Amino acid sequence: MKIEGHALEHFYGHEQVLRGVDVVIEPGSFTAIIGESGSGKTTLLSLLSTLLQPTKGAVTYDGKSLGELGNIDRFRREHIGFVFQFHYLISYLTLRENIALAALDPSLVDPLLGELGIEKLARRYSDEVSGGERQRAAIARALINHPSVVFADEPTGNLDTKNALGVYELFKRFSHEGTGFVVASHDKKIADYADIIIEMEDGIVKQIHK
Ligand SMILES: Nc1ncnc2c1ncn2[C@@H]1O[C@H](COP(=O)(O)OP(=O)(O)OP(=O)(O)O)[C@@H](O)[C@H]1O
Repeated sequence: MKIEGHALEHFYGHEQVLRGVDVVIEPGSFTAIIGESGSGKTTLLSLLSTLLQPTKGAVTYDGKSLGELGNIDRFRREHIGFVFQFHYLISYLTLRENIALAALDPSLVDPLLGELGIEKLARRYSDEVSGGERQRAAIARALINHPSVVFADEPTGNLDTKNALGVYELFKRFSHEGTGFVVASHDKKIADYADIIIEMEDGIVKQIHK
């Protein structure tokens, strides 16, 4: 799915935090949004991922505006995956049950756990595995329904360098198989893995590196 942001402006109250942003997210690409704290990364990611409506401008999905997509819950469920800094796994369910809960086709859960290298941990609870393993489970949950695109906000914010690089490797691998990733991050190392880097500064796109 091609996602385009057109002349995006966003205000929180009177404070303008995006000042005219044009971006194109190509289908199946791994796009990183980087920049200093407060530059507008999370706001831009939220606008592109349907979680927030722009004050001005529009986001389109294969040329359609949000209003033309039909039922928004269904659109999100069928096309979008989300990963956040915190995993948001349910602590009373095992990793496998957390992923199965989100799955439209439960028979896909075990193969995906294998692909992500956490099949041996499937029956453990989230407080019985490492931070990197928990985040892999959260990524599995985001991927389980084969979304067109996964949006991730600081997905490695709680991870050490080794685990963070492992997460970028995963995104790169799945993007080669056709899933798009749009990832907001403080971490400049993500640039070694992403296809496109959108660098934000003070509410505008400073530069786009390919
Ligand atoms: N809900 C909100 N209400 C008011 N101001 C907000 C809100 N969310 C963000 N802001 C402000 O908007 C600006 C951009 O925030 P945003 O979270 O998009 O930046 P960021 O680049 O993701 O920052 P960080 O890397 O620290 O997460 C900041 O000045 C922030 O204080």
